Amino acid sequence: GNGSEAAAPVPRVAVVVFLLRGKTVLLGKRRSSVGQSTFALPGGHLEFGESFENCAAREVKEETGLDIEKIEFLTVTNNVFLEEPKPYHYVTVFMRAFLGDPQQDPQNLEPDKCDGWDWYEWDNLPKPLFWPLEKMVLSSFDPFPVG
Ligand SMILES: CC(C)CCOP(=O)(O)OP(=O)(O)O
Ligand SMILES: [Mg+2]
Ligand SMILES: [Mg+2]
Ligand SMILES: [Mg+2]
Repeated sequence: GNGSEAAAPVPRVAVVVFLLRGKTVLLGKRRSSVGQSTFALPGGHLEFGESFENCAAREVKEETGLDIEKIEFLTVTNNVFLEEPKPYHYVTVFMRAFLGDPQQDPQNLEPDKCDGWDWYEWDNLPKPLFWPLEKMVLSSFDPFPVG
Protein backbone atom coordinates (compact mmCIF):
# COMPACT_ATOMS: atom_id res chain seq x y z
CA GLY A 1 0.00 0.00 0.00
CA ASN A 2 0.99 3.66 0.07
CA GLY A 3 1.90 3.44 3.76
CA SER A 4 -1.03 5.59 4.82
CA GLU A 5 -3.10 2.63 6.11
CA ALA A 6 -3.78 2.79 9.84
CA ALA A 7 -1.59 0.35 11.77
CA ALA A 8 -3.49 -2.71 12.99
CA PRO A 9 -4.84 -2.03 16.50
CA VAL A 10 -2.93 -3.71 19.31
CA PRO A 11 -3.95 -4.39 22.91
CA ARG A 12 -2.89 -1.64 25.34
CA VAL A 13 -2.09 -1.87 29.04
CA ALA A 14 -3.85 0.18 31.71
CA VAL A 15 -2.76 0.31 35.35
CA VAL A 16 -5.56 1.27 37.76
CA VAL A 17 -5.44 1.68 41.53
CA PHE A 18 -7.73 0.63 44.39
CA LEU A 19 -6.73 3.54 46.65
CA LEU A 20 -8.18 2.47 49.99
CA ARG A 21 -9.10 4.71 52.96
CA GLY A 22 -10.79 2.70 55.71
CA LYS A 23 -13.55 0.75 53.96
CA THR A 24 -13.79 3.29 51.16
CA VAL A 25 -12.20 3.46 47.71
CA LEU A 26 -11.46 6.48 45.50
CA LEU A 27 -13.57 6.72 42.34
CA GLY A 28 -14.06 9.40 39.70
CA LYS A 29 -16.73 9.84 37.03
CA ARG A 30 -15.03 9.63 33.64
CA ARG A 31 -15.45 12.33 31.01
CA SER A 32 -13.88 10.41 28.17
CA SER A 33 -14.82 8.81 24.87
CA VAL A 34 -14.26 5.50 26.67
CA GLY A 35 -16.48 4.88 29.69
CA GLN A 36 -18.16 8.31 29.51
CA SER A 37 -20.02 9.12 32.78
CA THR A 38 -19.08 5.87 34.50
CA PHE A 39 -17.29 5.65 37.87
CA ALA A 40 -13.71 4.44 37.53
CA LEU A 41 -10.56 3.95 39.57
CA PRO A 42 -7.71 6.41 39.04
CA GLY A 43 -5.03 5.18 36.63
CA GLY A 44 -4.05 5.09 33.01
CA HIS A 45 -1.77 3.84 30.27
CA LEU A 46 1.42 2.00 31.18
CA GLU A 47 4.21 3.93 29.49
CA PHE A 48 7.18 2.29 27.77
CA GLY A 49 9.73 0.97 30.29
CA GLU A 50 7.56 1.82 33.35
CA SER A 51 7.01 -0.50 36.31
CA PHE A 52 3.45 -1.21 37.46
CA GLU A 53 4.18 0.54 40.77
CA ASN A 54 5.68 3.64 39.17
CA CYS A 55 2.79 3.88 36.71
CA ALA A 56 0.28 3.60 39.55
CA ALA A 57 1.97 6.36 41.57
CA ARG A 58 2.42 8.60 38.50
CA GLU A 59 -1.16 8.29 37.24
CA VAL A 60 -2.69 8.84 40.70
CA LYS A 61 -0.47 11.88 41.21
CA GLU A 62 -1.27 13.28 37.74
CA GLU A 63 -5.03 12.80 38.16
CA THR A 64 -5.61 13.50 41.87
CA GLY A 65 -2.45 15.09 43.29
CA LEU A 66 -2.37 12.32 45.92
CA ASP A 67 0.84 10.62 47.05
CA ILE A 68 0.39 6.88 47.56
CA GLU A 69 2.38 4.18 49.32
CA LYS A 70 2.32 0.42 49.96
CA ILE A 71 1.55 -0.08 46.26
CA GLU A 72 1.04 -3.74 45.41
CA PHE A 73 -0.19 -5.85 42.51
CA LEU A 74 -3.64 -7.41 43.02
CA THR A 75 -4.80 -8.93 39.72
CA VAL A 76 -5.02 -8.44 35.97
CA THR A 77 -7.96 -8.80 33.57
CA ASN A 78 -8.38 -8.89 29.81
CA ASN A 79 -10.99 -6.43 28.55
CA VAL A 80 -12.06 -6.81 24.95
CA PHE A 81 -15.00 -4.78 23.68
CA LEU A 82 -15.42 -4.76 19.92
CA GLU A 83 -18.99 -3.43 19.55
CA GLU A 84 -18.04 0.24 20.12
CA PRO A 85 -17.43 2.50 17.12
CA LYS A 86 -13.82 2.22 18.30
CA PRO A 87 -12.72 -1.36 19.10
CA TYR A 88 -11.23 -1.54 22.59
CA HIS A 89 -8.78 -4.07 23.98
CA TYR A 90 -7.11 -3.28 27.30
CA VAL A 91 -5.18 -5.53 29.61
CA THR A 92 -6.03 -3.90 32.95
CA VAL A 93 -3.57 -4.27 35.83
CA PHE A 94 -5.29 -3.69 39.21
CA MET A 95 -3.07 -2.36 42.00
CA ARG A 96 -3.82 -1.58 45.65
CA ALA A 97 -2.38 1.39 47.54
CA PHE A 98 -2.86 3.61 50.58
CA LEU A 99 -2.48 7.34 51.17
CA GLY A 100 1.01 8.50 52.20
CA ASP A 101 -0.75 11.23 54.23
CA PRO A 102 -4.22 10.10 55.42
CA GLN A 103 -5.28 13.73 55.69
CA GLN A 104 -4.55 14.49 52.03
CA ASP A 105 -7.67 15.24 49.94
CA PRO A 106 -7.90 14.50 46.18
CA GLN A 107 -7.95 17.33 43.65
CA ASN A 108 -9.52 17.03 40.21
CA LEU A 109 -6.41 17.85 38.18
CA GLU A 110 -7.84 16.73 34.82
CA PRO A 111 -11.36 18.22 34.78
CA ASP A 112 -11.64 17.54 31.05
CA LYS A 113 -11.27 13.81 31.74
CA CYS A 114 -12.98 13.45 35.12
CA ASP A 115 -15.95 15.07 36.87
CA GLY A 116 -14.26 14.79 40.27
CA TRP A 117 -12.94 12.27 42.79
CA ASP A 118 -14.66 11.04 45.93
CA TRP A 119 -14.45 8.22 48.48
CA TYR A 120 -17.13 5.52 48.25
CA GLU A 121 -18.01 2.68 50.64
CA TRP A 122 -17.05 -0.60 49.03
CA ASP A 123 -20.41 -2.03 50.15
CA ASN A 124 -22.30 0.84 48.53
CA LEU A 125 -20.59 1.71 45.26
CA PRO A 126 -22.10 4.28 42.90
CA LYS A 127 -23.48 3.29 39.49
CA PRO A 128 -22.72 2.86 36.71
CA LEU A 129 -19.22 1.53 37.23
CA PHE A 130 -16.71 1.57 34.37
CA TRP A 131 -17.17 -1.91 32.94
CA PRO A 132 -13.72 -3.44 33.67
CA LEU A 133 -14.35 -2.51 37.34
CA GLU A 134 -17.98 -3.66 37.11
CA LYS A 135 -16.77 -7.09 35.99
CA MET A 136 -14.47 -7.29 39.03
CA VAL A 137 -17.23 -6.25 41.47
CA LEU A 138 -19.67 -8.75 39.93
CA SER A 139 -17.04 -11.45 40.42
CA SER A 140 -17.02 -10.58 44.18
CA PHE A 141 -13.43 -9.40 44.02
CA ASP A 142 -12.30 -7.95 47.38
CA PRO A 143 -9.44 -5.41 47.17
CA PHE A 144 -9.12 -4.98 50.95
CA PRO A 145 -6.32 -6.54 52.98
CA VAL A 146 -7.30 -9.59 55.01
CA GLY A 147 -7.56 -9.05 58.76
C1 LIG B 1 -9.60 3.34 28.67
C2 LIG B 1 -8.79 3.02 29.81
C3 LIG B 1 -9.19 2.04 30.77
C4 LIG B 1 -7.35 2.94 29.53
C5 LIG B 1 -6.70 4.23 29.67
O1 LIG B 1 -7.19 4.87 30.81
P1 LIG B 1 -7.23 6.43 30.86
O2 LIG B 1 -8.20 6.93 29.87
O3 LIG B 1 -7.46 6.80 32.29
O4 LIG B 1 -5.77 6.83 30.38
P2 LIG B 1 -4.83 7.99 30.86
O5 LIG B 1 -5.13 8.24 32.33
O6 LIG B 1 -3.42 7.48 30.64
O7 LIG B 1 -5.18 9.16 30.02
MG1 LIG C 1 -4.12 9.58 33.49
MG1 LIG D 1 -1.69 8.44 31.18
MG1 LIG E 1 -6.80 7.89 33.66
